Order: sequence, then C-alpha cells, then structure tokens
Amino acid sequence: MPAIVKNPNAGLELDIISDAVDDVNSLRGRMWDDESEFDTAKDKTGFRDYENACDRVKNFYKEQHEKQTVAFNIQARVDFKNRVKRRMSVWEAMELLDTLIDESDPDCQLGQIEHLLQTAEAIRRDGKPDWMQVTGLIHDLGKLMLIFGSEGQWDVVGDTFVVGCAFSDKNVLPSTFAGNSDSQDPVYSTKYGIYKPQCGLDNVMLSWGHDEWLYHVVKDQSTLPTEALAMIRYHSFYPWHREGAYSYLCNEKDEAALTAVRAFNPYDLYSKGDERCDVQTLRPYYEGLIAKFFPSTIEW
Ligand SMILES: O[C@H]1[C@H](O)[C@@H](O)[C@H](O)[C@@H](O)[C@@H]1O
Ligand SMILES: [Fe+2]
Ligand SMILES: [Fe+2]
Repeated sequence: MPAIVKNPNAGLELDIISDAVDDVNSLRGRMWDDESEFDTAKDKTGFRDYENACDRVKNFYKEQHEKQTVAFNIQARVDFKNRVKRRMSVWEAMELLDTLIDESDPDCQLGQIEHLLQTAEAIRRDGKPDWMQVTGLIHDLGKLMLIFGSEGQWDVVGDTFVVGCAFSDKNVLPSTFAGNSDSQDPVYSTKYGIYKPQCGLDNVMLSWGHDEWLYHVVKDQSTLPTEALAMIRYHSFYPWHREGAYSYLCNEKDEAALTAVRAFNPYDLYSKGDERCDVQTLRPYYEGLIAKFFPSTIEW
C-alpha cells in the first residue's frame, strides 16, 4: 500500500480517491495507534522536536536537504509554469488532500483536512477576521502537488530554506546539508551566494514546495489580502520566521510579511494538539467563507 497516493494521470477519478481514503485511514490507524509515534498530551515545547523524531521524519529531511539544489529549483519552477492545470473547488481540494500523508511532520496525528479545520477553528476562536480563517483553512492545499506530479515528498512538504547561498544552521537537522552538492559549490556555499545583501525575499529562491506552489495558485484567483499571501508563501520558512535566519537577505517589505507569518504560525503549529473537528458540521460555515474570497472552482 502506498504511503502517499500518486495518480500519474492526475485525473480526479473518484473511485481511486475513495480507495485511497480507505488505504490511508488504515495506514494511519496502524501508524498512530500501534507505533505510538505521537505524544498526544504535549505542551508547546514538545512540538517540532526533530532531534528525537522518528526515522520517517529524519529520513525525509536527509533526502530533502540533499536533493533541493539550485538546479532542481530552477527546473521545478519551469515545470510549474508548464504543468497541466485541474479545475476544482476549494472544498474538493480539501477532501482530496485528506488522502495524503505528510511524512515530514512529527506532530500531525490526524488527517490533513482536520489539520486545516483545526487551524481555521483556532483562528476563528480568537476572533480573527474572515480572510485569516480562510487562510488557515487552505494554507496546506499546496500539498496536492503530491498527486499532481511531484518527485516525492521532499519537493512538497517540510520546512523551507534558501537555496543559492550557504545553508543556515538554523534549519532543522542542518548536518544533512553536507550531502547537497551545492554545499561544495564555490558560489552557492558562500554567505550571500547568488544574492545581493538585503535584496528582499521576492528575489530569493526558497526550496520548492507546497508554500510556493499554493501562493501562485491563490494570488491571482482569490481576493485574499497581501498578509494572507505572505502567510501562505512563508508559513514553512521556520528558519526565518522562528529562528531569525537569513535577515541579511531581507528588505523592508519582508518585515510586514514576517509580522503576518508570525501571527499565523501558532495557529498552524499548536492547533495540531487541539480537539478533533467534525468535518461535516463545519462544512457549511467554511463553504460560506470560501465563497467570499474564491470563485466556485479554481485552476490548480
Ligand atoms: O512538517 C511540516 C508540514 O507538515 C507543514 O505543512 C509545513 O508547513 C511545515 O513547515 C513542515 O515542517
Ligand atoms: Fe504547511
Ligand atoms: Fe499546516
């Protein structure tokens, strides 16, 4: 049974999806009940413990850190532009996302649709505006790349980092970058690499993954504000928004983005320990919100 569902034809055959849901649910049952991979009652310090993470997570980061080179990142962006697009609604995308497992995540015990709803519900409980609730609801939909033709998990999920200059030791499991050929490159291995000081994140290439993919999908097809786009684009950029790395590449515009991403992050991360959500009960409320910012179907 596949750990992730990949449909090479990238169609949305419903029987494949429902088989996949069954497979994934049974896999989840085994991963989470029998292996006790997750610590259910942890406080905030228990999240994102990569040093003590299971092999699945450590192997994921080793592979990602070795394979995300500048050359790969340029090609990924070309491929993104030339890809075949699919049409579906945001809610359909959420249901499809629920057939996938994120191998990078040491904390997410429930499925992806519950993670989206838990994030949105935590934002809603705090009385935050509609647009931010919707942002929470959709922020990980870029993981659909796993179905729409990614190379693997390593070019979709996990934290992001800058490529084209020296890898920061503020990244998780930084020793694994030794296996990335860019670490030996005479330019890419220097502090600034291919960048100018304070050039701004718009001019910097972050490792390719679900943040950047969804940012491009959403920016022209929704009426979400700039802050929402920053939350989506940089939510996995933990070395920057949590650890303060790469400040020598940032400009003034990035300060506003940083404020937005920091406001968003606790809802994304710590809601993973919240109560379960009832998908069908919450559906009408969130479909109403989605309709405020998106047309009925969009191109993915
Ligand atoms: O493992 C997680 C992943 O589940 C998230 O979706 C991503 O945003 C994080 O940065 C990553 O580390
Ligand atoms: Fe994410
Ligand atoms: Fe998330």
